[in-house]
Amino acid sequence: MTYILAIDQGTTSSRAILFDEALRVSAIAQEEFPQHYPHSGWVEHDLSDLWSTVAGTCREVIERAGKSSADIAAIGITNQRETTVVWDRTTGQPVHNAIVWQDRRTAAICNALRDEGHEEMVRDRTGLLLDPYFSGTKLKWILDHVEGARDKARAGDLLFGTVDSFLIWKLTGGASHVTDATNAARTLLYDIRKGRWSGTICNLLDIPMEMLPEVHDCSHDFGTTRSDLFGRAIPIYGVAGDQQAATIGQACFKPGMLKSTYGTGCFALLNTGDTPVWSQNRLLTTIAYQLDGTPTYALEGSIFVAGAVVQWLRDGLEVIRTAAETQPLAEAADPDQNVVLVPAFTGLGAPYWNAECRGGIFGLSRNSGPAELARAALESVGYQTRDLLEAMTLDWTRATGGAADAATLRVDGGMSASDWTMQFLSDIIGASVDRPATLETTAMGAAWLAGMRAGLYPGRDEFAKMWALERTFTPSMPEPLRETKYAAWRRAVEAVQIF
Ligand SMILES: Nc1ncnc2c1ncn2[C@@H]1O[C@H](COP(=O)(O)OP(=O)(O)O)[C@@H](O)[C@H]1O
Ligand SMILES: O=P(O)(O)OC[C@H](O)CO
Repeated sequence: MTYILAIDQGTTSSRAILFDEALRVSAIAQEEFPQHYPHSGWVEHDLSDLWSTVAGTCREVIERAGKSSADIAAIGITNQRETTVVWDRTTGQPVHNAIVWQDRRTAAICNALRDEGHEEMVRDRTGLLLDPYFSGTKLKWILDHVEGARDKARAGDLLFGTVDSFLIWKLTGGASHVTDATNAARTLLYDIRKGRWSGTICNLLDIPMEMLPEVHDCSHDFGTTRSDLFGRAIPIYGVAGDQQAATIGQACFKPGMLKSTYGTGCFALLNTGDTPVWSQNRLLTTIAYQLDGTPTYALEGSIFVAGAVVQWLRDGLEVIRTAAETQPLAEAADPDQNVVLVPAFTGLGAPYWNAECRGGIFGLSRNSGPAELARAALESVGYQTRDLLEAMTLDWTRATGGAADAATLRVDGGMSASDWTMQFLSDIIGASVDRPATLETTAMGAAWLAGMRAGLYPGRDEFAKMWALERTFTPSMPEPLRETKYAAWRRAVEAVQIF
């Protein structure tokens, strides 16, 4: 048994990745599933799609590697965070589609709670803000809208979970109703300092605490799979939300270390050590990982649209056929034009947190075309990262009394494969950007959590030494140009918030 199976249940696809005893990727299986948009601003997943793609890709990856379940020591799970699931304890049937993290339907609930003056209390306990992004108000919405749901939940007949909880429930045949501290920290219901569900917030949202899962360390015995699923009962030894798993996979174990993941959205996490830092610049405070009962905290900046802007060029505007085509287009763009694109398709995340505003394009001329748009789209990812890093640097400098600089930014995720985007990122933040040899950092983080407990992988320090650099991007843009461009971006962000 020298393999670890990592399940990465993401926003647009489910992936299963088999890691060997040296933590090398042995095989990958991936399956996309449909997104459901029942109303403007609503995003749902059909849970039978999530489950069938997870079970299917697990079977496929084992077969593709020419292995069997007898070769697998343990499973590690990492998942899209905040996405909210409620299911029946007896039948295992969800009572509603999963409400996805991007879904904005609870904006009015959040506004009302803010107007009633609850934001400080919620922020103090959870480290989060009153934004529809997090699970709490989504769960409230399900309990408010599915007939009889609240009474059933009170009677202990309905269960709540983030995607990890739901998958573990399915994998274990209903034996485990659990989650880990990193996923719990994204629900708006978990007190990240006390390490337990907040009765005060559950009361405020009228959420019966009977329906909440048990919360554990990220490396823990979460249960064992039904033996009929993969041919043998396999223990689940690792769980972390995907951005936290990437932080682990990037070996950001020291305070001041920082990673940014470029997938559909972009999420930057700065390790702040064993004390939580409360941002004065509208970043989130969250749990980076919890090992041996001790949480390590992070400051997080969340951007909702990163790679999704490239998907929009491809599927919405149809000016490219593949994501990689953005690079030659950006290179060919007219250097004398300065087109700025603010991709606030679902509002703006950190540090603006404006759920109502929408995107804008500025600086168009008669000659502007796909090349200038593609360049503006890739640049928007760099500008948004700089917004986050400026806020983080201010918070971190204050928290450390100016004693510590943030380390070099480590990047990963599908879009970090774009050299042009990473070079622009380095140029616009005016600092180096390190891209690791493996971009499978999210799955690797989950695999390491599971494999460490299974006795297959080394402890934290040895694992950190295995991190390998593929390429460093260093700034080459003259400073005056950098600042002129960034100032234009800031004005464009202000402009999209006029509505
Ligand atoms: N070469 C590329 N250039 C620009 N964007 C890319 C490139 N390759 C992938 N992407 C973008 O990265 C995203 C996919 O990254 P991934 O980490 O798989 O995302 P997720 O886990 O959110 O589904 C897509 O939005 C895609 O548009
Ligand atoms: O599935 P991803 O990679 O887009 O990540 C989603 C995040 O966890 C949302 O907070």
